[in-house]
Amino acid sequence: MLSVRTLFGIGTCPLATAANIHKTDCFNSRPASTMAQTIKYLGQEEAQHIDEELFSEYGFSVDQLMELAGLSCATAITRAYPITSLVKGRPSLLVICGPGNNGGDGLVCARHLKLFGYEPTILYPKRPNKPLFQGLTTQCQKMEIPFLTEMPEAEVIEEAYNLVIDAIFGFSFKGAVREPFDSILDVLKKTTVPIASVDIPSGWDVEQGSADGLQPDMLISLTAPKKSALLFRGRYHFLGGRFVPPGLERKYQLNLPQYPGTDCVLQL
Ligand SMILES: NC(=O)C1=CN([C@@H]2O[C@H](COP(=O)(O)OP(=O)(O)OC[C@H]3O[C@@H](n4cnc5c(N)ncnc54)[C@H](O)[C@@H]3O)[C@@H](O)[C@H]2O)[C@H](O)CC1
Ligand SMILES: [K+]
Repeated sequence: MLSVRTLFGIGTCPLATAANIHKTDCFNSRPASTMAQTIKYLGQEEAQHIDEELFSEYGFSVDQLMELAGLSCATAITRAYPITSLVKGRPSLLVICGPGNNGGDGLVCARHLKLFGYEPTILYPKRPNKPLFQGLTTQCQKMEIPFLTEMPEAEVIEEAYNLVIDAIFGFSFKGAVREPFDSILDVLKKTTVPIASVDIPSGWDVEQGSADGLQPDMLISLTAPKKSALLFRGRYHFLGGRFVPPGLERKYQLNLPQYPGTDCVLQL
C-alpha cells in the first residue's frame, strides 16, 4: 500500500480567504483520514483500463462521464475558491483545454462555473474534429463564455485572472510535451496565479510526476487518484467522478471513500 501524506483542510484554514488566494501555504494541517490511507493510487494503464471498462462493460457513454467529471471539477473549485474569496474585482477564471477528454472535462467545468456565477474564459487551441467536442464548444459559446485565440503572457494572466484551470492533459499523456502546449505550460510555470489541475497536473508523468513541472494549488482527481498525485504539494486535493459501479470498484480494489450525502466531490 502506498504511503500516507498529511493533507490540508480548507475548512480549518483561516488563511483561505481573499488575502491568500495566491500561493500561500496553509499550515493548519490535519492528518489524513482513514479513508485517504486506503484509497488506491492508479497507474497509467490501470486508469485507462478502468476508463475503457466503464464504456464497454458498464454501458456508459463518454459524454455522460465527462459531464459528471466536469461538474465535479466545477463543484470542487467552488469549495476551494468561493467567489467571495477572490481577489480580483471580477470572478474571472482562465480555463485551458487540451486535445483529449481532459480538455472536454475543462469545457464542461467552464460551463458549470459560469452557471455558478464565475466568469470563465477558455483557451482551446487544438480542437478535435468530433461532434462531442464541437457540441461542448457550442454550449460554452452559447453560455457567452469568451474564447481566446492565443495564450496570454504571464503578466496578463496575473492581472486578469484569479485562477487558471488546467484541463490540458490527463491520464493518456506520454513523452515530451509537444507544441503549442509546451509554450503554454512554460507560461503557466511563470505565473503566480493559483492553478487547479483536472485529474493530473499537465506535463507530469502520470506515475512519476515532474520535479520541474507545474506546481498546482489544487488537484481534482477523477474516479481515483493517479500515482503521481502522491507528489502533489498544493493545498487542495479533491476526489470527483462519483460514478464508479461497485463491481468495478471491487475488481480494481479502488477502496474509494464514502462521498458525503449527495455530494459529487470529497476533499482528500
Ligand atoms: N474514467 C474517468 O475518470 C474519466 C475521465 N475523463 C477524463 O479523460 C481524461 C483522459 O482522456 P484521454 O482523451 O484518454 O487523454 P488526455 O486528455 O490525457 O489526452 C490525450 C490527448 O493528448 C495528446 N497528447 C498525449 N501526450 C502528449 C504530449 N506529450 N504532447 C502533446 N500532446 C499529447 C494526445 O495526442 C491526445 O490528443 C482523464 O484524465 C479525465 O480527465 C473523462 O472525461 C470521463 C471518464
Ligand atoms: K490536467
